[in-house]
Amino acid sequence: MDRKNYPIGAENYTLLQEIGHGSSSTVFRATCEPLLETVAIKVLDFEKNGLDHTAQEAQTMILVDHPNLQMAHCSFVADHYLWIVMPFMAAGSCLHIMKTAFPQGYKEAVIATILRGILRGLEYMHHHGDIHRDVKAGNILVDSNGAITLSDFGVSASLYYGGDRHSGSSFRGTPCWMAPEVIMEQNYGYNFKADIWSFGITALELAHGHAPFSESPPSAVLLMTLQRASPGLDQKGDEKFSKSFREMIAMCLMKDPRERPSAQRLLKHSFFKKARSNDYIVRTIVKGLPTILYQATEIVIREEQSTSNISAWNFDVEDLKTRASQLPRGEASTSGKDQVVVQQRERCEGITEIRSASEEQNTRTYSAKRSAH
Ligand SMILES: Nc1ncnc2c1ncn2[C@@H]1O[C@H](COP(=O)(O)OP(=O)(O)OP(=O)(O)O)[C@@H](O)[C@H]1O
Repeated sequence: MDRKNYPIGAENYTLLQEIGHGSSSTVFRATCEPLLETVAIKVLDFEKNGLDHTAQEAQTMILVDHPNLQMAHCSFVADHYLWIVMPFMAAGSCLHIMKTAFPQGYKEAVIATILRGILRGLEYMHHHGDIHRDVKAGNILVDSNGAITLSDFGVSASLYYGGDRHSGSSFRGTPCWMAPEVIMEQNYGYNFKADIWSFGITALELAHGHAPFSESPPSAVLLMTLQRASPGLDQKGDEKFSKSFREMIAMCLMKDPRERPSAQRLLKHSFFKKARSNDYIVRTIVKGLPTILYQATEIVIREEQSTSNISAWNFDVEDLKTRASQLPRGEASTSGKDQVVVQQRERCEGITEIRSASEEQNTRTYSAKRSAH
């Protein structure tokens, strides 16, 4: 891969436009002046995110070397901020593109092409002992050549750091995409198979235009993930999708993580034979996007945020877990239980956070398992 020398220091970059922001950062389109090149710069606030956590995200991005993982050119400190300089992914995230141009979801060959890229990236991460922990359409980026990358390693768990990226004893994720064992914090299963669950939910998100339960508040989503049968391609209109797509999703969404395939095994599934080239992605989804995609999608995102007020979990996780642990495993809920669930007021959309005292223990268990191999 071409590794040019990108200059260190804010004075070498001109910030042009805000193109995205998450719970921990703001991302800008920018020009690298000495190289006359357009780049994306993620600016993270140390005070908000913690120095170690912030630096580790940058280090992971600089270390990764896979075409389907978002790499960083360089990173440096400016004032109280860490700047991570990355290749600019001109078409934005799959979520942005979907909201702008494909609100009902993508067609199957597009989904197969996107997902094969992401699965290759996950196979690389898992092989190197990393769990991504936040796989979703909003973290899949597309460039003007149709290249697909998985981004945002802000919450990944890495064995480069002894398996514990988050000494603050917290883990983050987004409820609709969270695996049952992550919600329940079952030590035996909180490993790379959690990414396979999120991958299956992402497949449904790309097919329907939204993740399952996305209209429900976060605590309801978590309970429904635990209580109900796994979601699948069984909605009205899903007849257009193939049997192999349906099967592939069902394999990812096995409640017991031990029954889910590894990324390596899943890549051999017949569904991925439908995947096409980067050019196909350019022809079908990149070409024809509004040139002001970012402005348009910014408006969509801002509108969602103004109606959802979702900066953090605002319910009792321990209470939720207690209630969930009293439920029979794998049993679908009754409508009565569902009514109780939907009475809660929290919203699902957006980035949320669980603080958990046992996360450290979980990542250590994972680390011990890996080193035993
Ligand atoms: N390299 C890039 N090129 C173009 N757009 C990007 C790039 N990196 C990020 N973005 C945009 O910025 C948004 C936020 O980026 P990212 O998810 O990395 O931030 P975050 O603060 O870690 O978010 P989260 O709240 O999920 O933790 C993305 O959804 C995407 O739209």
